[in-house]
Amino acid sequence: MERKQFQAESKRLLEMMINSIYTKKEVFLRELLSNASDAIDKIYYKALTDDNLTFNKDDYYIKIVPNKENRTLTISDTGIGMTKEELETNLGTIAKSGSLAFKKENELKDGFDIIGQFGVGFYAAFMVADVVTVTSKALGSGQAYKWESEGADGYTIVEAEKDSVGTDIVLQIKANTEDDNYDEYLDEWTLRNIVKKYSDFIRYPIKMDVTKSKPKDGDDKEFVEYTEEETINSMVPLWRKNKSEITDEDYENFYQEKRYGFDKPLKHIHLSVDGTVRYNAILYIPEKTPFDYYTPEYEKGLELYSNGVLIMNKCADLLPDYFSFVKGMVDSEDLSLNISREMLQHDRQLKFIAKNIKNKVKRELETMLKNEREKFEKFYASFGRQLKFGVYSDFGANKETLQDLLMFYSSKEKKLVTLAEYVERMPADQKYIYYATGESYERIEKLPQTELVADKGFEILYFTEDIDEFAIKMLLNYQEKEFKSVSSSDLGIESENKESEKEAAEKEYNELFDYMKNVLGDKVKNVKVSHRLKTHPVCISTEGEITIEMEKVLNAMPNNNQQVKADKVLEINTKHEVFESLKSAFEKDKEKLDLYTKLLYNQALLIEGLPIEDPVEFTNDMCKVMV
Ligand SMILES: Nc1ncnc2c1ncn2[C@@H]1O[C@H](COP(=O)(O)OP(=O)(O)OP(=O)(O)O)[C@@H](O)[C@H]1O
Repeated sequence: MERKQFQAESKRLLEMMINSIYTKKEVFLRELLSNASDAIDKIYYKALTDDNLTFNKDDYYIKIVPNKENRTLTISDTGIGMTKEELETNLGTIAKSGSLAFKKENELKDGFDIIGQFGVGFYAAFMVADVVTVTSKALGSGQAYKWESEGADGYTIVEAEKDSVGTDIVLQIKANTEDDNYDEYLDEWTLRNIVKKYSDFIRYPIKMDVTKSKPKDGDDKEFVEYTEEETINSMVPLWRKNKSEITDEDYENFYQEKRYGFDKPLKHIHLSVDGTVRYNAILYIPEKTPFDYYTPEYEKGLELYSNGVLIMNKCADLLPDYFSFVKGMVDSEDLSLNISREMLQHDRQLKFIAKNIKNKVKRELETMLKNEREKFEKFYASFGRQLKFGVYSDFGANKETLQDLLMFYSSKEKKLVTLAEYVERMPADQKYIYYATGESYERIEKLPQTELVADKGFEILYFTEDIDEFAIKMLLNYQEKEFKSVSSSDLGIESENKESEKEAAEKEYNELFDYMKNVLGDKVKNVKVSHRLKTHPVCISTEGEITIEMEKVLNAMPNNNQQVKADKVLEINTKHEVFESLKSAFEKDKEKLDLYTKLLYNQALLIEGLPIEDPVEFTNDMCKVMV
């Protein structure tokens, strides 16, 4: 028997192939099953064009037979088979794809699922096998042949016995090593999982004898094992079925089967696009936040299939970060894959699909907000934070896309409202969109700073998440209305006091406020008359870009060496009784004024939810007032 050498470059390629092309050894099965499916497809195609051939569906299948004793795994198909010459050219030359040639010869374009194109997949078998034996009988040929190889050393081809047309591939599975447990490729359960993962939607049945157990006759305690042949792949992918035949339940089952999440999805989107880039996609908007969603461990992405064969588990490029909650899959026949099928050659098609998906998800969310408010609010409770991050990140590049999906709690409506709803309700004399920040709705409700705005009858949006104010700062305005914190020094509200009166008040108490400012040193930038307070004696407001809430968030960030400081202003309500005490202390007892100033400042901090620098001093000061 003559041993033939692989061509020199093939030898190196084979070594490379075995060791480095694939990151996971288990994909060998995907490659062999895809080849088997291609082989059946070829008979199917021949039958379409040759009147002497009929294609009886039941005769065409793939079978996997693990044998633990002999350490062999056999993959048989009833496909077109290979002649001696084909065994030689297709399996003897690496990077020679008989399938690609077949596709070209027959000018197969649309609708045909031939998967092979590079002529390398077969050799993946050597990642798990020491010896690979291929026995094949070609359609229309009376003689079968056996191709055998131990890898890089070459191969032999001899005549063989085989009754029916098709191919049997026998892998002599490697012995276990310290790093790899090859036994698992002989295990029914593992094999079934690998088939489910990569080849579930191969169009022909993939059969395997599955071990089962049943109660022994007349005994319900003892069980006997038996084997039964089962088809282990689903064959028809849900996304290739006619949409009108798919029920909501089918979509939900698919979500569960694919383990996209443990919840019930809020919405599914089924896309069948037949344009420049053809693809099918089933996308889901989950209801619940995955436990690791807001952590760096969470990986976004959609499953990516090429012709029904899984290429990538999580293709991140298909989703923008702000829609990272979307689950599902995309299947396209138009992808340019690289040899390992683990990466894409060109991302043009992918970019096109990603853009479509982004627009579709956006539109679906907008429709949900419009027509299914309750559902949208559920979604928003889980993923609203992500949308706000989306507005803020990338220097606001996506704010236009996302701004209409934002919602905040409204002081008037006592529920979440959109910015559009807010603006629509704004009275003519209201210049700004007002917001207040705090830990909870209840705390914000009691903030002294909200008094004037609320008194004017203006609606205030309550921000309770750290990202809220940052997102809004990035938006700057909505429908040309600027956002304004109720704590900012200029609220843009005409107070009852005229400007001249305000100035007079400032002047009148100039000395008192200067004195108080000195007591507080650089803790505050200024002490001044408040034109917003009604019932409260003091509050803190800010001047400039950085608000108190932002100061809190920025300083709480890890690795933040430079502490940020908001320019705080202590505002005093000159109509409050306490002010009388301040005035009289200023005239008669400066020590008392020092004490009052510090107390009032600390009170204002507490109301704001800020820590007081020296709690012991604060309680001592309180006691001083009591005695
Ligand atoms: N089970 C089979 N039945 C018939 N022909 C086969 C079978 N397996 C492989 N072949 C032939 O051998 C060729 C080489 O197979 P191989 O898996 O290396 O590459 P491919 O499937 O063409 O491309 P890819 O690397 O993209 O999978 C195939 O193109 C096909 O012509």
